[in-house]
Amino acid sequence: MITFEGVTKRYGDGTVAVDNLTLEVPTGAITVFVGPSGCGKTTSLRMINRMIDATEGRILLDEQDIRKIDPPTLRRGIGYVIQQSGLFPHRKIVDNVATVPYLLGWDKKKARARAMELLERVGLDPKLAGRYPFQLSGGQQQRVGVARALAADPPVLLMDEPFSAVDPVVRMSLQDELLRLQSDLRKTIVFVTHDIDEAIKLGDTVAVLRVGGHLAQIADPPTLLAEPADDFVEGFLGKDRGIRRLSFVPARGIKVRSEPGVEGWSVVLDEDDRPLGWRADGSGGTDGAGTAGAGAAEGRAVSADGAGRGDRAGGLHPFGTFELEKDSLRAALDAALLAPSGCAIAVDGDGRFAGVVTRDALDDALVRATGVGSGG
Ligand SMILES: Nc1ncnc2c1ncn2[C@@H]1O[C@H](COP(=O)(O)OP(=O)(O)OP(=O)(O)O)[C@@H](O)[C@H]1O
Repeated sequence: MITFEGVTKRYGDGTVAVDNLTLEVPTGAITVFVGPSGCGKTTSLRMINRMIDATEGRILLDEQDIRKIDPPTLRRGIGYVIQQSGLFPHRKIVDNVATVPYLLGWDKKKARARAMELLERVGLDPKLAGRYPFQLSGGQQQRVGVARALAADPPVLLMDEPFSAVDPVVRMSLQDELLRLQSDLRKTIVFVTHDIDEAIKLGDTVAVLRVGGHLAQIADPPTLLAEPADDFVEGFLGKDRGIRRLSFVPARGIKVRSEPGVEGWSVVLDEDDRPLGWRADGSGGTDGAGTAGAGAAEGRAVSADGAGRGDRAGGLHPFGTFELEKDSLRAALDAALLAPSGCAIAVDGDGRFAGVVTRDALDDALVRATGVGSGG
């Protein structure tokens, strides 16, 4: 646990970058500092590894005042990842990743073996190990930066806008990778970003800062979306709070009907019970795919995300599915909105038909999730 107790940072020119910050960063979870430019995010982060020292207040790492730990010792237990990766340009990738193990005096073979293991762990082809940073894409460099920070297995990881310099698609995959890694590693991570969507996606806890270095609100993402503390936080969260909140409500428990159809529409399944699409009742069906349990489909292309392209010519309409045990209510709503029947198709972990969610069932689930009209 990292604790900020009334921490203030005043720079030499009088700028108050952080003002009386008090908060807790729980062990083994991701805490995100988010806020507009100049609100003191980076200053707050760098005070944790003493790249910057606080003017007032205390920061405790597992109940020990960090001012009592000399900076090199402190930093040995704290990985640090920055924007643009900060790799050494004249060192090969493997040696960049092995930087800290080398500093700690590991023998070269062991340090390199650790580096290779980490490259694989962050999703990089080990063949890249012999290259120099300029021979890698921006996204690959960021992965190397993460691998380097993890090399000595520090319990704490500080990440300062690590994914800001890459395009949105790469950024999303880096975020997913971080979450995957974290579900394994359970590090104490402090992550700085100015992007509220990134904060909400990654944070177990999100601290919203405002200019002047004030803490505006600290909460888990669903609470933040449901109950922003003030107009500033509400404005910073942006639009569609209600819909975004549904991402945190599990679809599990929603009422499903086991018949593969609703009035006027049938779900067409392949022989393994995987949905192929919706067909309007009475529209025939010329493609050989049967409805509900009739089997005998020749197997139609269905995209990896479960959203079929549909085939109106063959009588099949586009559809969306959601995974009953894993997806959110937002995914269920999305599946319903994509379907011509207005109903969502639920599938199990193997993509097999698990039921149909009618609009009424969806409505009930939404009422339960939001509390509106639930009668208390
Ligand atoms: N060395 C310094 N001397 C004086 N003022 C500084 C110094 N470093 C930062 N500041 C000021 O402190 C405030 C907070 O800066 P900081 O970099 O912590 O903000 P930030 O939220 O990380 O911003 P950004 O998102 O733009 O990186 C800003 O007003 C900044 O100009």
